Amino acid sequence: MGFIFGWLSTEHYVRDIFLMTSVAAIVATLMSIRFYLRITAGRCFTETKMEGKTVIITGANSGIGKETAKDLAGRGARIIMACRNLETANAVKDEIVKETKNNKILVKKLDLGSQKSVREFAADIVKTEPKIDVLIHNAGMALAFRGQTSEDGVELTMATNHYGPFLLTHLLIDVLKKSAPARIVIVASELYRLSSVNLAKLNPIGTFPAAYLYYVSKFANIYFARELAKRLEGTKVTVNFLHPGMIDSGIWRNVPFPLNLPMMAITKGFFKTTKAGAQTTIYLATSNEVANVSGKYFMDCKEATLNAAALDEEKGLKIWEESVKIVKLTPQDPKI
Ligand SMILES: NC(=O)C1=CN([C@@H]2O[C@H](COP(=O)(O)OP(=O)(O)OC[C@H]3O[C@@H](n4cnc5c(N)ncnc54)[C@H](OP(=O)(O)O)[C@@H]3O)[C@@H](O)[C@H]2O)C=CC1
Ligand SMILES: CC1=C(/C=C/C(C)=C/C=C/C(C)=C/C=O)C(C)(C)CCC1
Repeated sequence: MGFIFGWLSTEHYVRDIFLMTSVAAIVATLMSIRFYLRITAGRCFTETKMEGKTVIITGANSGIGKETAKDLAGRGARIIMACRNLETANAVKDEIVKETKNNKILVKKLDLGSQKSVREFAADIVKTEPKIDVLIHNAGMALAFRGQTSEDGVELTMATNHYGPFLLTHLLIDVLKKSAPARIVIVASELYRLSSVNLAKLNPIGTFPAAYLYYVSKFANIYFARELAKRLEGTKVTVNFLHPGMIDSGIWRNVPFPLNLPMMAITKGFFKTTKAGAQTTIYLATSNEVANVSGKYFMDCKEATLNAAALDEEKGLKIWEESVKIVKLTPQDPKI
């Protein structure tokens, strides 16, 4: 040991080369780890073509949704980008058309935080689309201001991430059944494990911290997906849900200063790219391997396990029944 320290403190060109090589090796190793973490998402890139298929993707103007839309457009699908911000959505549409040479890309207005907007979007689809092959519930938001509600009086994170998709699925279910075999894909999050859905507070206005509600809403996605799959058994409309990985996207854009600084360091440094984050969604939307699989949770394009709380079917049913009331489904609306 003494010999090594002694040698390192001498002035010798061999020592300098040794030190420089060691530093370069450490930097290269760290960069390789970072590169690996950012691009990998299971080895699941499927070749399936999507010509003749119509796919609705919510939140397709940003992050994982944008990469999903681009990939499926590249496979020849007709894409309906369901977005609340038409300006950015149209710019993304132009980019996708230019890159994929597929001009069957439509942008339609959908604000999942507004039941009126969800109903208008669904009515338009029902009127204009004879078939929908895949519905991808991708849109999501985190960190509504504490106490912020939708125009329907529902806590905004839950309104956007759970109640909006719940209502939209009901309103589109007849088209999906008519189009069977059809698929519903729901982007949830593994971080549901940090939360629990409180049955006594399904409209959790004022819950603190606001970030917690993001995890609750992602847990609600899981209960919804499992109960939906049960109700759709035998219809040839499958429902699967996924965790995309920890992805460097816009999802935490509402994090305030100075917390956004460590957040940015972590996401830019170690989270995966949005392209990697889209792979499991793409797999569930396209792969023949899952054509007859329903009600399952996926991560890195492989089936994953859920915790015991997520398997509680009685709780899933109660959340469903309360959600029906919160989104104000009427007897005239399709029933699932
Ligand atoms: N990033 C990650 O590490 C993880 C993400 N997820 C999930 O992935 C999904 C995609 O998010 P990600 O790409 O990361 O984040 P982004 O913020 O980049 O994308 C979210 C998309 O959802 C849209 N959106 C938000 N609110 C609404 C609304 N009210 N109506 C319609 N669209 C809306 C956004 O539109 P706009 O541009 O107008 O805001 C945007 O297009 C989400 O469901 C998220 O929960 C799950 C686990 C991890
Ligand atoms: C570590 C750490 C933070 C970062 C948390 C991150 C980066 C969470 C990402 C979660 C995702 C992407 C969930 C997807 O469903 C904070 C909050 C800034 C506080 C300081 C400590």
